[in-house]
Amino acid sequence: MTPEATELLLRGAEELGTDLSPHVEAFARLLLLLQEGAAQTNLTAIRSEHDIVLKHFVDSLTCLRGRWLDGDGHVLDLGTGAGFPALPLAIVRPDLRLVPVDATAKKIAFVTRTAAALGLENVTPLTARAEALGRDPAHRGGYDRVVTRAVASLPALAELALPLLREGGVLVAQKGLVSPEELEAGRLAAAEVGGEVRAVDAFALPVLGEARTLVVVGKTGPTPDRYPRREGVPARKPLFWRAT
Ligand SMILES: C[S@@+](CC[C@H](N)C(=O)[O-])C[C@H]1O[C@@H](n2cnc3c(N)ncnc32)[C@H](O)[C@@H]1O
Repeated sequence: MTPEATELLLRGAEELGTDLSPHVEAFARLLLLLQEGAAQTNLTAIRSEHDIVLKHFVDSLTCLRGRWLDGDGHVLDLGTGAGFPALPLAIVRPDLRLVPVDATAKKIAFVTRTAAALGLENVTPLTARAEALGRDPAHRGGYDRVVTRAVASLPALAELALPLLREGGVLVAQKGLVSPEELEAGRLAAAEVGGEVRAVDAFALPVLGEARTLVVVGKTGPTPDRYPRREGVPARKPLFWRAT
């Protein structure tokens, strides 16, 4: 990693209140592996060092805002893609047990190789659809936290994530701008599947200043057995939300 990119990484994380200096080497290796992986397959559209550092690494770590991930929990990353936010989180929070999940086997193969190359023993990647895990007794209600970045609308996320959480667990959804209509649908959907919106934290991405929102949903009661609906339906027909 160039000195400029290292400086950006440290400065961006510092704005989030996180000191990444003990982890610079791990992030430099992750950067290389990601660039190699992206050259071979269509892993991520973000390719330059500057953008990977800010839009993948620093952006992923914004889920630490508000300290919703404090404690040594079992954390599922729903729709992890090339490993975001799971891999940066695993580097800075070795106390978390992370399960990055994605429907695409190729992406999970990359996350598995990369976690092994970085010696991240706290990462157990899984190729699966969230709908299937949400109906599987081995996973339903099995997680303390679900994190998810840039995956679906809020009502779809509520339906996919809440079945996976234990009561008292928390979904931390990393989003861009969230419209009042999406937020309202998210609130209604959360109530329908056994949860409630706890926080809506709008902020600017360090250095770049782009708009971001963390939406935090707590699981307050059981999820009715009919949720999640069958594969593809939560995103295609989100609860309380117009078709897009
Ligand atoms: C836009 S990408 C975001 C990837 C990553 N979270 C990031 O921020 O770079 C969305 C990912 O979610 C996955 N995905 C979407 N719906 C899913 C579902 N129901 N179950 C599992 N993975 C899903 C897709 O395969 C895709 O890799």
